[in-house]
Amino acid sequence: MKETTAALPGEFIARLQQLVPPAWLPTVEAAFREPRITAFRVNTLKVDRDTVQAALRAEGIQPRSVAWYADAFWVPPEDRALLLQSRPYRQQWIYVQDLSSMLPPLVLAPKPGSRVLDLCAAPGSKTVQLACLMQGQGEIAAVEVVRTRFYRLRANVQAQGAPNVRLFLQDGTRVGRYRPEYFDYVLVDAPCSSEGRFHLSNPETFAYWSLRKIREMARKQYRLLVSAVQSLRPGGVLVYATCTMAPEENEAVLTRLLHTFGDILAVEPIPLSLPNQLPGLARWNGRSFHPDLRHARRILPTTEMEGFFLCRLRKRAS
Ligand SMILES: C[S@@+](CC[C@H](N)C(=O)[O-])C[C@H]1O[C@@H](n2cnc3c(N)ncnc32)[C@H](O)[C@@H]1O
Repeated sequence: MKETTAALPGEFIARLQQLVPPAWLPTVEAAFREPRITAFRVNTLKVDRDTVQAALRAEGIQPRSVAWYADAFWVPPEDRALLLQSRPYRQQWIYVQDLSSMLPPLVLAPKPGSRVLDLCAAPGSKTVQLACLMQGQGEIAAVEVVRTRFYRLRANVQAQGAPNVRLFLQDGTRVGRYRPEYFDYVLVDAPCSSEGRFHLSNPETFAYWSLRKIREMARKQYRLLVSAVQSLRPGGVLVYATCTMAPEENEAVLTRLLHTFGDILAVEPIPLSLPNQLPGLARWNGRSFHPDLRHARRILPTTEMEGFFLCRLRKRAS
């Protein structure tokens, strides 16, 4: 890890102490300071996990398995460089992706042959994971609004050989109007303040953090979420995810959606079985959130996983 004299913003630390249960604070603080593991996912569109494990072992790398995802593995920080030079990595047999970032596609669980919308898609980690889960069958519409990020998404999808992805350089807030009630599954992996990814070895990760940015993100997230819900067919499932702990970008955005459109669009949070994770907040800073957000999950950052927030919603069948 690089030597650093960087410090997290004081205002962020003060909020963290209010947000994180005291028993979790040392773990969360270690996550900002200490080296993290490197997790990766097998690209099952190209190869199976036994082949990957054998190829890595042949190069002296011992992949560790993940109890809740058979196609996910990890290596300790000291093996990261070796992993990134290995043949499986160079041949796109594996994709380096944080373990918590693998959860949104897993809990969305799209069936092969279904219609899926990935509304905030670049650089495409989850787009390709969705294609793997669907065994390359069905239709994935991957939408990205930033041109340079769209090109990265396109390169990634092509390199990893996902056959069932259509790419759209487009503003996701408009998809709901163009494609109302079309998709069986929608993933909103929203742009956010990224607090769950902060690390002192990389001041870039927190250089732009501010309460103003959080408020700006929350407005963007709300518009994306409304569009996503509009594009979901009755009976369909949506996952809203962020890599931040900020309640303004998580429970508050969903509470606004549920109070404004919960009845009109017939959408409701449904339980998520992610053991050992914290439920959505009931209140924050004197504000109460929608009671059904107890079904959401807050994943606090650790040296194994970045921080994440996840909520699964269903649109009631008419
Ligand atoms: C958290 S990142 C997505 C990461 C991606 N899902 C992955 O797993 O690789 C959020 C993305 O949403 C994009 N974005 C922001 N506003 C958008 C909008 N209005 N429509 C579509 N994409 C948007 C950002 O440019 C960024 O690439």
